[in-house]
Amino acid sequence: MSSHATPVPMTSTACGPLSGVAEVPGDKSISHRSLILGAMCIGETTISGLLEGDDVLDTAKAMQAFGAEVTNMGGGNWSVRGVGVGGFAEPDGVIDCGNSGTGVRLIMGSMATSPITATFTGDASLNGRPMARVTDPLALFGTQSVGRKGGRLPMTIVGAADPVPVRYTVPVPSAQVKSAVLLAGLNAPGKTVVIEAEATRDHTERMLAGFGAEISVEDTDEGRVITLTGQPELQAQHVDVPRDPSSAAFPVCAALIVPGSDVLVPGIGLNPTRAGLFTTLREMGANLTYENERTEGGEPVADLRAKFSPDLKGIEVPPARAASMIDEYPVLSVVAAFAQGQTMMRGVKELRVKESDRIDAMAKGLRANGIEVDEGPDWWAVTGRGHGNVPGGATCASQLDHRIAMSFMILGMAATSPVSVDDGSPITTSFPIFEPLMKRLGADVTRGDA
Ligand SMILES: O=C(O)C1=C[C@@H](OP(=O)(O)O)[C@@H](O)[C@H](O)C1
Ligand SMILES: C=C(OP(=O)(O)O)C(=O)O
Repeated sequence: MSSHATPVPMTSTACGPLSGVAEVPGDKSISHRSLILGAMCIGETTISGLLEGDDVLDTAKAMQAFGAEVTNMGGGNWSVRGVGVGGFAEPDGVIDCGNSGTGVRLIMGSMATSPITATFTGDASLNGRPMARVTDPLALFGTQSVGRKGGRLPMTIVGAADPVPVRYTVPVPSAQVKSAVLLAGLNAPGKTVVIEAEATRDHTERMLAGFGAEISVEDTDEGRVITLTGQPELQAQHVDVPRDPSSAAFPVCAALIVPGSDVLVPGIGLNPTRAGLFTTLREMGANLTYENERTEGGEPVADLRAKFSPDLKGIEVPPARAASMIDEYPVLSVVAAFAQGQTMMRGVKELRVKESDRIDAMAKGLRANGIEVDEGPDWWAVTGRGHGNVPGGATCASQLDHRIAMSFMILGMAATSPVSVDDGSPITTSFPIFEPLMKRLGADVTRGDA
């Protein structure tokens, strides 16, 4: 198991208005995919705006272990000299994906149809997460896997020497599973078909097309049917990674709940498969506007302006929207605490198998800070107390989960008493500049317990 850094307790205390420009880092999903697809091309892929968080850096190391040449050119610019589809070498050592579900699942897919063997591990959080959801469909290609009980890491994957293409209906709404199957399909002859009943983030499909693969997507009664022709020669590209809407969520939500705030978060991708939180916040009465709406690299992009929103109200979040805001429920539950009335979130059982059981982690921490939370296997509900009435005052367990740690830091910015987390170190997996960025806006975030 990979080691975990020394715990870093952090405390957030109510602050004056947040103001200024919050330039959040590059999109984590697109950063992982840029490195992996770059490694599967012949030639040099250049990447600008890569997220230099631990999750993505672990994927960069993994691509090197499989034979690609990955170079940090400085300033968020990276170069990947790929080995081509089917060109991965067998790694000498164990592949450590740290805290990253996306990293391990996509990399397993990308090597699963090459005649090589690799062993994967991660930190205590990742080693507790389910991998059968990926190894089951990979077995259809002819891939073998041996892991711990319950399909957990550490796990060894024996790539299929003579892969066959597959047709697979993804049983859970998961872009990681969909992507693992598509990446495995790259080195299988013929057409691999993946069907998803609910649309999940579509970066893999878009990027595969951008890298020159033959891929089509059709909306049918069964759902989205994605057809990929195997064994293409992927074309090395330049990828300009847009800023991450999942990171933008934190300064946006903080501005909505801290009185007097006015924060601009520029250049955020509003791909409909990612932007569900912003729609939800607007339905709750958030003063959140899109400025300078434009298209960049084929994706809708806008500058988000978030202002203190005195009249937030609880709503029922449509379950059909869950996939488009799956990583944003923890911070949404914090905003819901400052709204009037109940916010009901249904169709969210996937939250229980993230870096932590996110419903459990948030419910425990919110309750300790004076907020009523009800929950069931697939739903939870937060009863808001309105602005000025959220007690705070507790230390919450972040459970090796960056989104939990950051969400409680946002809670402390507007609660009556300071809010602490036992360990903020996981924040570096996705948003390494969270602390200085929030401080520059005016937040009072410090290292140590209250
Ligand atoms: O494909 C991706 O980049 C991701 C997919 C989602 O996970 P699931 O596929 O498990 O829903 C999301 O939670 C994760 O942060 C990133
Ligand atoms: C769920 C997340 O990431 P991953 O699954 O890649 O660990 C996340 O970033 O919120």
